[in-house]
Amino acid sequence: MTTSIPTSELTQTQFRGALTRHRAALEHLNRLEPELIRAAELCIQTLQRGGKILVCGNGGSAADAQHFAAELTGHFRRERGPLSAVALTTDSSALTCIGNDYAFEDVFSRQVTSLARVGDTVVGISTSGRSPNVLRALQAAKEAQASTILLTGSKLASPPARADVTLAIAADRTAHIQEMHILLIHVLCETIDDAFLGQEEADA
Ligand SMILES: O=C(CO)[C@@H](O)[C@H](O)[C@H](O)[C@H](O)COP(=O)(O)O
Ligand SMILES: [Zn+2]
Repeated sequence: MTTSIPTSELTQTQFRGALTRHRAALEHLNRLEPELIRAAELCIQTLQRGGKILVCGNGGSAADAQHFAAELTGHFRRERGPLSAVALTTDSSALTCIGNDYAFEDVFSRQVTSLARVGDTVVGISTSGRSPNVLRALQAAKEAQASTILLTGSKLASPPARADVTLAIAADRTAHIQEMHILLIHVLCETIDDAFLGQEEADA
């Protein structure tokens, strides 16, 4: 089978574009550092006190939610015991029951209300910052006295003030924001591992 897409176009345009974006994002991520540290502290406090992290998002962000939860219940880079985390995107029975019998806007919030306890942390991932099911999940978390973290982008002039910590990537295209979200998630995982295992002397 032949393709009409010239590979040089892919590598030149897409890869270079990604590198330029990532460099720009790096500048911006430096400014996000205080929020990132605060987000890591919330996750670490929750886990050290025996609480759990609940994560939700739609589409690619649902995959990110699962990815984050699996890094904690399974492992990230170094060997350690399992940490408590649940992706609210994976139980098709709960999602279809709540979506069908109540509303799609409630698919995460109802799970948060049933699972979240005081001191847990709920992480919502929404590149637009507008997905009602994610925003309702953060609201439900507040009602349960759980901490809240929102990973978003800069599509909204001011992201909804519904989270204790908002990590907003300075980009407006969903895919580009997602590329940075997974970087943030991996930095969070590394910081959480350091808290449980001690910091490594040099990066392996
Ligand atoms: O992965 C992508 C696009 O890159 C899509 O699946 C995307 O996640 C979906 O359109 C989501 O529904 C977008 O939701 P949100 O990020 O605005 O909350
Ligand atoms: Zn995507």
